[in-house]
Amino acid sequence: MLPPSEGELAAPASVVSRMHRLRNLRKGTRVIKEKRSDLSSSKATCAQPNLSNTLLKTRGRRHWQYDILVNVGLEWGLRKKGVLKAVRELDGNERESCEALLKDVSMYARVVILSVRGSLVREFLLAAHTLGMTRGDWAFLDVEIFQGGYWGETGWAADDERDTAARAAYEALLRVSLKLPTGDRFDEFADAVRARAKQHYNYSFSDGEEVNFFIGAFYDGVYLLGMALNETLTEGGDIRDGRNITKRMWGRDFHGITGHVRIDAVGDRDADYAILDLDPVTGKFEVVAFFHGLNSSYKPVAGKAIHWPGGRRGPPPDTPRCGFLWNDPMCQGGKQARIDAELNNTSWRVRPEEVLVEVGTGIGASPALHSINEVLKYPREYRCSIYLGTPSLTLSSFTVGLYKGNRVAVKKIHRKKLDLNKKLLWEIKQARNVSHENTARFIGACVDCPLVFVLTEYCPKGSLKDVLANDELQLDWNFRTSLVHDIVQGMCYLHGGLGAHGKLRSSNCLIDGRFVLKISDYGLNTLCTPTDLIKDDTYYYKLLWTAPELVASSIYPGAAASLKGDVYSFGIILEEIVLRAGPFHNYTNTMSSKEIVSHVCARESPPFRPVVSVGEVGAAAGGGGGAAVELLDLAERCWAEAADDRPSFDTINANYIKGYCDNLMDDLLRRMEQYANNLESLVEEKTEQLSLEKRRSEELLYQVLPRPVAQQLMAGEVVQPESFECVTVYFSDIVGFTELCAASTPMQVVDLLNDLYSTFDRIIGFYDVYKVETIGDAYMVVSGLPERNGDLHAREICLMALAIVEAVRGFVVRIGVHSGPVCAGVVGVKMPHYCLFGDTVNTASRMESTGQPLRIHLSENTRALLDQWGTFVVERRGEVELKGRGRMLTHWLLHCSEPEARPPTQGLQPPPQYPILFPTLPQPALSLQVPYLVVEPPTLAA
Ligand SMILES: Nc1nc2c(ncn2[C@@H]2O[C@H](COP(=O)(O)OP(=O)(O)OP(=O)(O)O)[C@@H](O)[C@H]2O)c(=O)[nH]1
Ligand SMILES: [Mg+2]
Repeated sequence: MLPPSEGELAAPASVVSRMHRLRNLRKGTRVIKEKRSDLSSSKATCAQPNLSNTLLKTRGRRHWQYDILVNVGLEWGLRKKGVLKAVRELDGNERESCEALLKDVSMYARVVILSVRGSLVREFLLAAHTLGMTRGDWAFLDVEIFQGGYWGETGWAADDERDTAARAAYEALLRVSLKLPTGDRFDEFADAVRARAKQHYNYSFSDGEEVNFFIGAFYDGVYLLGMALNETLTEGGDIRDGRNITKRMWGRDFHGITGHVRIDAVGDRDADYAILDLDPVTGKFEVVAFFHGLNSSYKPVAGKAIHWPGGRRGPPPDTPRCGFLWNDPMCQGGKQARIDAELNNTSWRVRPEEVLVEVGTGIGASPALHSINEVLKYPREYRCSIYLGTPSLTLSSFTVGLYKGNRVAVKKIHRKKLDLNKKLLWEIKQARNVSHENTARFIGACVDCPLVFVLTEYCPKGSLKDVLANDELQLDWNFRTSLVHDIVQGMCYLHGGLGAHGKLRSSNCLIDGRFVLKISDYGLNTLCTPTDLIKDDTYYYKLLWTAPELVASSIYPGAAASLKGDVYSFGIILEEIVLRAGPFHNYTNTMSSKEIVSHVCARESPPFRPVVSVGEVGAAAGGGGGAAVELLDLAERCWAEAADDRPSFDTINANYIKGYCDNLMDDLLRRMEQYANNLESLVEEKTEQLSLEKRRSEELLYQVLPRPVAQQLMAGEVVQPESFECVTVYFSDIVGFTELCAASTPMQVVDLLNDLYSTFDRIIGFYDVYKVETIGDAYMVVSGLPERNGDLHAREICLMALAIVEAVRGFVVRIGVHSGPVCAGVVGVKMPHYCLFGDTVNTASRMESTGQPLRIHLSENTRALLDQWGTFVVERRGEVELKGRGRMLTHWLLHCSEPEARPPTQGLQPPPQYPILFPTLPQPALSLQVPYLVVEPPTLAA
């Protein structure tokens, strides 16, 4: 083969029975299968080639439907092996029948084989989950001949609200599939199939679409038939003798395209199968073992193991200890047996490798997921903070974790030793039974000492304590009373079933994503008691919520508990809610927690209790009407000295919190509104911060790039280099800067430059110019770009230069100006820089270097441009030898006769004096000797 024959399809039966043997699953197997009409027959049509006809003929059946074979073969195989208890066929009314069928099944078997299509497997498992059958007492198997969804979706995910439950349920499922053919030969064959499909049938395989195993099996079948025909012909036989040819094909062994093909003595193929199991961490099915048809051997894949649900280390027994109906005469007392069974139900047990914890990797960094095993193995000395390799990787006693795809709260417990005794199991059973809107769900626990931790429902808003302390959250009185209402409901429920809490504190009142308060850390006293008890500040702080009569016996907070003790704790929480502070807020500045506790226990008269002044009530009540007063009144009753005087939670519910959350819908809307208000103000604040930050960074960019260029860059545009026909470039430089630096400290130099450039910067702000850069003591300014301004650039620069000389008389600067064409563009990506290129820049720089202190050295180009205003007084200097440029006619700009409207010099601080730095520099004089060659007219002046 052959397309899987009846025998082959019976092979899953041998896999199952083999697994029974290997895994101690012996009896009690049940098959649920779909009716023929439910199965897609189109997929079976591929099983129609000659060879299968031959087979069909041999068996005397005509249109043999492949998927029927699956069931028939499976059933037949299981019956033959004697492991089948019963078979149930679906009648098509799937939804309804799932639960009923499973309930029925539970009375006969512990192993259920689902021979149904993928979507129905999901329905069954979801129903099983609801019935509590996926916690490890039952094993489910389904047969998906092909891995990879060939018959449709076979995974747990359906993108609906039941995905979480489905994922958990699928942990109880093992899947049997054909072992995929592998190797180069099959790959080449698959490529050839793809090419032929395209060429002959215009069919293109989509990305990732596998070539069906059947096609390879047909190929091998035809090959086998060919061998049989050849042999018949060689021996002079009749090729129309089907019986003879078929016989020749039996009991053969050859290497086909799908691997090692073995046809047994009755014509069945011994196929190899893979057993797949859901990895609870990744949520994907992975091959954990193979079943080899040849020698019926079961081989686990190295490093993989079946994850039995419910923390089991192995498969469930095929028959429950007290029988399927709890009627085993060996088990005395059915009820007791049931309780025992519940105690022994370990579906709450969590394996460390199933939990990933979020560990922050530093301030502002998003948390990374780590295996809890890896994080918790670190030494206990770290107590609340456990470091992993780097000190920034910490895990506190409470951490957010990921378990079976859900976020959970992980609470680490420091235990050196843990006895899984009846008391502990009873507490766990009690905690598992707790289920109320206002209690945080217990999910599971790991008790692999020293790795002990508890998983509970994760409440994203933190504890009541966190919420009260968060200034960003506005808590109006309606909202506060809803929280009080939730505490009372949760406590009424717990007192009605589980009993006293003992650790009722604001840190154990958690707030979920919908602002519903849930009581946490109830029960589990044995499990949650740390081995080492230290009477430190935290110990006494936690006792602030403990009723005085319980303090003496509280070896650790919560060790002693009573119903009325919880009411006292509730009273203290009320103080916290009213004041948004506390507990014992008005004493904490002057007393330690230990002192407060001793006062409380001293039975003083009146009893030592939190005090809230009239003023505080008024302030707290702001807008809340009588709510604050009402709550404080209740608090006083709750923390009464005599426990009997305290009301019970039922009484509080009936008499004191009337009107709190009376209307569910209103309350829900109120909570949502409160949440939306909080969000709104938070968003507003953040938006404000963001736009401030944006403005800041824009300003910064405008400082380093011309505004239009910066805007282009911010818009993500590429700034193209541009050439400008004529601009005016200004350079200035401090005379003797090098000597100055040598004679001063770096700090003095920085101070000087800062003062000087601040003055320059102030001045240039009045002109249409752009500061290109400052390099050390050189200052470069340009006008006429990036926005052109006609010929104004020469005028703007010259007026600015005059203003600068005027403003900085205390410094000795040299200024050079030249006009001409330049090219400008942005260079660099990391620190974009707006640069000018061209000879004009070099010439302007030379004009500065050949100038004189406190004089403005103009090129002939600039002077010519100035003429049009007729207000600039220029003195011809003559021809100057400019390095690299030859001789050029230059001028000194003396002053401007037009009244200067811009006030660069007015309002300026007087230029700073630097007597130490400039002790010997003389004031400018025309007679100053300069080391440049000055050539007097006549030359170009003519
Ligand atoms: N966001 C969030 N925070 C939680 C959750 N559970 C606990 N916490 C936080 O973790 C802190 C410490 O919790 P625990 O380890 O239970 O310690 P505790 O509540 O102070 O003391 P005990 O419960 O009495 O041991 C709480 O105060 C909360 O701020 C949760 O589900 N969600
Ligand atoms: Mg807690």
